[in-house]
Amino acid sequence: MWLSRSRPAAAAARRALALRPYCTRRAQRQGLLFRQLFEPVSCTYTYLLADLKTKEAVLIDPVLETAKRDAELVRELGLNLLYAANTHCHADHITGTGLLKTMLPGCRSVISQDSGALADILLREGHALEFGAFALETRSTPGHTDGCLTYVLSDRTMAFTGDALLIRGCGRTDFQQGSPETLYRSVHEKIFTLPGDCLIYPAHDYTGQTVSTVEEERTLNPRLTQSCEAFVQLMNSLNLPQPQQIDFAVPANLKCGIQDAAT
Ligand SMILES: N[C@@H](CCC(=O)N[C@@H](CCS)C(=O)NCC(=O)O)C(=O)O
Ligand SMILES: [Fe+2]
Repeated sequence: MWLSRSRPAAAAARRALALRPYCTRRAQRQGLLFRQLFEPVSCTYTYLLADLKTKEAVLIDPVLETAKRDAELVRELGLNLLYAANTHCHADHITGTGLLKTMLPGCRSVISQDSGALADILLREGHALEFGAFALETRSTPGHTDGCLTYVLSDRTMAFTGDALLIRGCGRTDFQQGSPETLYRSVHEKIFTLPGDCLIYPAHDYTGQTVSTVEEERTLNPRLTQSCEAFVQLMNSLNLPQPQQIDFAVPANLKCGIQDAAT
């Protein structure tokens, strides 16, 4: 749990907090508003990106419980939320995309076509979500689930990896069509081929870290620096408990968080 972290984890959290304003300032200089938001029960990160000039905005991986907070922030900042986008059909929490659509009319829900979920926009490899002068390009990174997408900012300075690549970890592969071989290929071919200084923003962190880089993960990730064979063996022997919300989160997320309507 994030709140009961060990001493090295606390030091890592302090380093990450020191880095965060830097990332935010760097983005601002390019005319991009960037916020990393946190939901503490499922330890999920939600990301808000917006073009400071046109005010067009995107939310990545909003959570039901914090959707109201996110909608208020969008309103306060005078933003026009075009998309509420999911990296995948989450197993551990209900997405906020359905509720955000009702709170911010005009906002459209987004997920990959391969997820099998309903949404206003179904993306595939090489598609782009445009907001003002910016765009998030999609890379298909299956393995944690069939439909996992990584969203890459078009200048390749930031990648939102969902659960495909976590900081010094990766998504589990023991449910929802998970496959360690597929995940290994996805990360090596679609994420580790990005520029080394590209910032990695995952959907979760359980140790207090907030951001990494491609180079750091390519060289330091304890799972993905191994051979594919060793990785498969490790992933197949994790024996993690099931996420507590899986039985109701997955059916709800297959409808993008809306229980009684089409999307
Ligand atoms: N304890 C949490 C679930 C934790 C978990 O299983 N996380 C997933 C990501 C969300 S689907 C995961 O892939 N973890 C990788 C790992 O190595 O821990 C809960 O009950 O919600
Ligand atoms: Fe997940």
